[in-house]
Amino acid sequence: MSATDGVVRIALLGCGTVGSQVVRLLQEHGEDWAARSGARLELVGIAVRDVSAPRAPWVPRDLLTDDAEGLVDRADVIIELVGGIEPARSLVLRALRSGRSVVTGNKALLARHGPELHAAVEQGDADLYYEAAVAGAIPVVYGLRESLAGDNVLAVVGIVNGTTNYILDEMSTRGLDFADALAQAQELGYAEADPSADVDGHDAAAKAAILASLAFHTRVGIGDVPVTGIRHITAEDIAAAQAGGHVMKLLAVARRTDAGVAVRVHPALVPETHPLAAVRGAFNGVVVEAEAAGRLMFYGQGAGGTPTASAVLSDVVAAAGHAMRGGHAPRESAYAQLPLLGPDATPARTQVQLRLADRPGSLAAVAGIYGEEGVSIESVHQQRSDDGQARVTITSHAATEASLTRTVERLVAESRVQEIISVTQVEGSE
Ligand SMILES: NC(=O)C1=CN([C@@H]2O[C@H](COP(=O)(O)OP(=O)(O)OC[C@H]3O[C@@H](n4cnc5c(N)ncnc54)[C@H](O)[C@@H]3O)[C@@H](O)[C@H]2O)C=CC1
Ligand SMILES: N[C@@H](CC=O)C(=O)O
Ligand code: NA
Repeated sequence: MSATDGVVRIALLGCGTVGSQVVRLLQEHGEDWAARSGARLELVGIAVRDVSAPRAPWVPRDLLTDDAEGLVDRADVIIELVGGIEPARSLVLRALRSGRSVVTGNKALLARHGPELHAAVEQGDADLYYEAAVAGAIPVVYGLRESLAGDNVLAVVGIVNGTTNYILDEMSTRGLDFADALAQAQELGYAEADPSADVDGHDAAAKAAILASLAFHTRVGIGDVPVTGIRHITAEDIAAAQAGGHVMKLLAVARRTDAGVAVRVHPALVPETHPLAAVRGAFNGVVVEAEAAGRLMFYGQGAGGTPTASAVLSDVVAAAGHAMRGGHAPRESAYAQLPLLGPDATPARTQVQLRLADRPGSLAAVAGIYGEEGVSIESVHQQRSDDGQARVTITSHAATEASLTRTVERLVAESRVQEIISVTQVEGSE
């Protein structure tokens, strides 16, 4: 939608952690954003669920409305920060189909209904901006969608959920238990409205799907991303990782191989020397490997009201600029349509910790299982305990997920293996 009178009318849907900071930054710096976009930005309304609920003091109460649809219809650019699927989906579709550009931080919506949203973009000749949806303030959407449009991305490996990184970091550095660390992350505004989306990895999976779609010009939805969260990670797992020179991180991994694209989210051991090991607290870090550019690292605040509002406002400035001067954001690019790989073809590495009867032939039996499943072993560490058992840590080279799973199943069935203590993916040192 073009702005004929030099004014771009902005509607904000949702005024929570991020939305309230968007209001503040619009008020404090609106003149700068106007100079940069060439338009006067006018916030014409803020759709909320309850107009009488307490608000941050800077939120103008006279702009509050509970008529979100009516507000969409009288704006040029819609900022959607309600979250969740409905009514966000219907409101975003209404805006796009009527030619209004949308700025959203809603990764769940994008990862579940991306094709429908992109079709609405085409239908309404509108634009869809979503920098805030992945890694908060970090310009990784722009990086993949625009900066790397002239390169071929080979892999994207990242810490894209601030809440879980904060929890794992607090557990490992301050010895906090899981529940306390999660409560702090909620208090600090990092967690989703339902924090199980963070803890069980679904938020990271949505972001992984968005990143993979952009990186590989292939439609990837959240249903294509196998996910394991961090709920089962214990203080002992973290201590064992540290003892082995690793840091435990929840990673989103998207790789292109000769066969297609593999995308997944899971906790992983990252060597202490790897750049992602240094990503602490609620910070995010995304390593992108591209054919010509080589390795790039994006790092910064991936969650929290103000950092995320920065990403929203960069998109608002772009949308307003296009409304004033013409032009469009890039459209969906899914021309490559690479096959999505299942576990049979997905490459992975694991570290297995197990307790073994300390008698002749035990280790050979274990090594035999790895060999028979075609999984090559990178290293084996054995410690003898007082009870006559051996604690063995076996790190594999890359193999398919399916062969690694079969290896573990056979280890469980092997009588000389007393207990499988943990099975964790390994990233970054091969
Ligand atoms: N908090 C963060 O660090 C980040 C959040 N995001 C995304 O930004 C979006 C907003 O997140 P937050 O501000 O943290 O959530 P929030 O839960 O603090 O705010 C959402 C607001 O929308 C309101 N709302 C719910 N239904 C509504 C409706 N029908 N009409 C109007 N308002 C309604 C809620 O009452 C709440 O105030 C979500 O999609 C989230 O995934 C993205 C990046 C970072
Ligand atoms: N809940 C998310 C917020 C940002 O997307 C997170 O913790 O990263
Ligand atoms: Na971002």
